Amino acid sequence: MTTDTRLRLTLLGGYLGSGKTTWLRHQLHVGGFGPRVHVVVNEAAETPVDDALLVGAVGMTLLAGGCCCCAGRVDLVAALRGLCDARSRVSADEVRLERIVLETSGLADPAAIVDAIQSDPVLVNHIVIDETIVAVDALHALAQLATEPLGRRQVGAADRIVLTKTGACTPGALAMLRATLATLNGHASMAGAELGVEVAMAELPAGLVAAVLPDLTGEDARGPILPTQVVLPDGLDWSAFTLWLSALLYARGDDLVRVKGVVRTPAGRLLLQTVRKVVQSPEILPDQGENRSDDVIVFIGRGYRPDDLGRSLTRFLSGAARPA
Ligand SMILES: Nc1nc2c(ncn2[C@@H]2O[C@H](COP(=O)(O)OP(=O)(O)OP(=O)(O)O)[C@@H](O)[C@H]2O)c(=O)[nH]1
Repeated sequence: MTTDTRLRLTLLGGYLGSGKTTWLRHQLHVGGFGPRVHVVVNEAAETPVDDALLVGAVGMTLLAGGCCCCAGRVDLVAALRGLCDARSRVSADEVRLERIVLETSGLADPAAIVDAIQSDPVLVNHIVIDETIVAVDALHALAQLATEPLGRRQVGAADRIVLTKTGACTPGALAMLRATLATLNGHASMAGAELGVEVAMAELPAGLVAAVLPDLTGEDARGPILPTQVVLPDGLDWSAFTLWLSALLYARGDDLVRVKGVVRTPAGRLLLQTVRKVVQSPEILPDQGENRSDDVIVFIGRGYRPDDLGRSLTRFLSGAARPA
């Protein structure tokens, strides 16, 4: 009997802001993937943030500026081939890499990534994808599934669904979401998590009715969801900026799916994050000296032109700077 010695790969997907990095960060902290793990993080935006949160992984490769299921596919294959090559140079009885965890961008279709790996003649001989985990945001998923075909494809690709933000959800809404996810993917296992820590979920009551999801097979007139970024001016007035952001989310929170970035303030480097209209309390990150990603905010959404947000902020700040 031969043993399969190929590298294992866990694919971690899920919609924008669904909690992939938070869950992975906790898993790495508790050693959930073992010691010989390498993390590959893909961010659709050119200015990455997730790598700052995942420092501490045994090794990490960052693929930023293109989603690996489409524009960034070639870079993904090259990065994975590089890891396989490095592993091949280490003999089987030495300490060598056992697992890759690939955190996809929130815009990725996991099935397309599986296809990219399995259709590559080198990777297919070196890597076995043993699980696709998909994070689902319990707070926003029903709204997403009602309007976003991508969200449904991600759920459909899962072997395991991790329901995040369960603490912020009522038991009734959570039960209905679980019943709805089961109609989209009957074979995936489901677990709950709060900030990465697994939480037990109650038995689903018998006869629970799933939400009725509209048909999304027609043309989507809203256009694609794309990342754009705004470079913050030197000496930014932090309160004026947060006021502008709150007004923007209030007015356009359904179009603006995700905002994230690191802002330098007198209090330190603040990680700023929003998912739809929910603004997370900023987290202070360690000071790492000059970082080219600081003071650049990534906005991911649709329904506006790339320059609109920067122009709106500039106008707002110049108005805020004038005495009333
Ligand atoms: N309350 C609560 N907040 C969470 C949980 N998981 C994630 N969050 C918050 O949700 C926001 C998005 O979390 P991330 O882990 O960055 O999500 P992501 O899927 O990696 O985001 P993208 O890579 O941008 O798609 C952050 O503000 C997190 O703090 C959770 O289980 N509970």
